[in-house]
Amino acid sequence: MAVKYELIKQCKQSGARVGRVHTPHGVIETPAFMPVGTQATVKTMSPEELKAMDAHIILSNTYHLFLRPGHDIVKRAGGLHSFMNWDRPILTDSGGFQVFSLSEMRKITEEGVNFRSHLNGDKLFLSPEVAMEIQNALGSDIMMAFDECPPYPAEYQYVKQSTERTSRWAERCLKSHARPHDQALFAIVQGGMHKDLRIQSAKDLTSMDFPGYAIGGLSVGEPKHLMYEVLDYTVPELPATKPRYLMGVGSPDALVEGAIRGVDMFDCVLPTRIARNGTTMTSQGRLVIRNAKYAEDFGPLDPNCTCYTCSNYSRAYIRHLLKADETFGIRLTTYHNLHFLLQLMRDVRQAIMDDRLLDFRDSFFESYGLHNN
Ligand SMILES: COC(=O)c1ccc(CCNc2nc3cc4nc(N)[nH]c(=O)c4cc3[nH]2)cc1
Ligand SMILES: [Zn+2]
Repeated sequence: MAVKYELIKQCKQSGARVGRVHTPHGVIETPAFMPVGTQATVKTMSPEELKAMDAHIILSNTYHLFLRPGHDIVKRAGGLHSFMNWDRPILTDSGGFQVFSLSEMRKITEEGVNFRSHLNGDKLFLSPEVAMEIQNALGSDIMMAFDECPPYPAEYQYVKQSTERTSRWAERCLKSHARPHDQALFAIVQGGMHKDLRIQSAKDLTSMDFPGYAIGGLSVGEPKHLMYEVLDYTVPELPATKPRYLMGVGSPDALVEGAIRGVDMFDCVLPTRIARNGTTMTSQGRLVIRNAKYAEDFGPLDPNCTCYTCSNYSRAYIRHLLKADETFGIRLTTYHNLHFLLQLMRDVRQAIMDDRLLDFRDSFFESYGLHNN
């Protein structure tokens, strides 16, 4: 079997659990954060640096690699692992979400999605079958089913039609799955912010028996409390013996709240994207290093962090690099932000093992400057 979930410990005070996801390219300890490497690179990081911070898995994107350089080139390079020199697990998103967030002129039919490339305007087509062919060529360990992520807000009827089509598309993905022993196909639960549609979507998909389930359609602009509410009634509909992946999440607080609700895997561009404009996540909350007050601050970015950035460079130096538009500055903030979230997940796993996750949440939120919502 391409992916097997091993439950290590169920938290007594919440839905949280520590587990291991076994894949052909290694083990992922969960709850886990996946650094995002959209175009076959986690921006400015080398595979060696990602290993140094102990990232177990990274995410890449079907949509982007389909457009450029083309999945046939990646296939001829030996697949995504050899193309990008990453020998640990890779998860690829299926392209549904990216078509909607990036491309112009799109038309959705039962068959699939017609759209224009956001790069050169070429007329292109994605469908369950094409998305599976692309991910098969990329050779990712975990593939995502081709789905539609409804916008937020959206009419109930639209979400209902779209969610039912996503279930039909999931079945078409299963049918066109070429190498189920080498690659695991995860289904994506939709249903918007509607309990009945979420439960129906989960029932449709779990009846088809996938090796893992993602919760899609969230982190699309809804208030956080609404996302947590959807998780409260959706996660219990998913089998406890399989990984649960919350797509596009997220911020430190959302990772902790998601883990408490039983989510095992997360991904988000947040840490890498905000790093590029000099915003960092520290144990005392967000810190915008470009701020003039750090011009002569010769201490580390985060005094409680042991990462490469915080062990070797000062706030003053990193601020100087960013102000001087020196790429090394972005590398240092990116390294720290990724390490911060990976470390947060290590701390969450340890808190679950010690049966003190809710206390951990309270103290983390207090020091990070978040009020318990
Ligand atoms: C500075 O921070 C940022 O720029 C930034 C940008 C986007 C997000 C949100 C990302 N949210 C999100 N990604 C997603 C990816 C998804 N993929 C599929 N196939 N289906 C989904 O249903 C789906 C939902 C998502 N929601 C979060 C942060
Ligand atoms: Zn650091």
